[in-house]
Amino acid sequence: MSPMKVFGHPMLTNVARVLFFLEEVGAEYELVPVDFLAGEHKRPQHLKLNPFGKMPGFQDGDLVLFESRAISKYILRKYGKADLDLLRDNGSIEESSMVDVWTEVEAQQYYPAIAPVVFECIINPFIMRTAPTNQTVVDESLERLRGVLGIYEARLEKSSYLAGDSVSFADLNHIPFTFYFMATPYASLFDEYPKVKAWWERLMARPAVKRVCKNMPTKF
Ligand SMILES: N[C@@H](CCC(=O)N[C@@H](CS)C(=O)NCC(=O)O)C(=O)O
Repeated sequence: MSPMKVFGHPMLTNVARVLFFLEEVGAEYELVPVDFLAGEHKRPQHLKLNPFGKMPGFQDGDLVLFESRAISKYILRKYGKADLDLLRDNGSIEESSMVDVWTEVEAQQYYPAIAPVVFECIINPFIMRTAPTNQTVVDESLERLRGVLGIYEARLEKSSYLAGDSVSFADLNHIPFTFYFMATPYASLFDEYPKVKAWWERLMARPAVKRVCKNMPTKF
């Protein structure tokens, strides 16, 4: 059977998210390049994979999926290893619910706060090559991010990772945007939150994470 296919460029945040999980479980996959600067992701062939014209697209046999967080869960459920139960599917309902809580926090609180800074400082000017930085958006988002990081600091005073004392799906979901945030002039914001900073360093030390981040540029 041919390996799973991920369609997109590995430097893109939501493509990288899927790659982190593929690398964590050690599954075989093929990365199919999409020339996004030429608009290939808006063409009919890619729209069959992702009707919203976004990356990644994903295919495993006859199954086509989109939305990077959903693809990642599929990979963990189908190819996950017993000794790396990132969704806590083999744990108690309380444990898996904590993963759900912090997965939602990432999508509903953290991402909306951090993403505008990354879009304004990195993605728009250097990756998509569109608009220059809108400083008002950056400043407002940094303020929002401070509030979110304060809550993370309090949480990480109680456990080493967000959903408990071992790494979970929720933690790893934070990597793509935080990785590029650390390449903005505002990276030192994390120094104000020592528990968050230590958590981030633990995530970055993971071999699977290092392999994917090698393809994410930080010098622009
Ligand atoms: N919620 C989607 C977002 C997908 C997304 O916005 N992907 C970006 C690349 S990281 C993209 O395709 N951007 C090009 C565009 O919007 O035209 C997911 O998680 O997969």
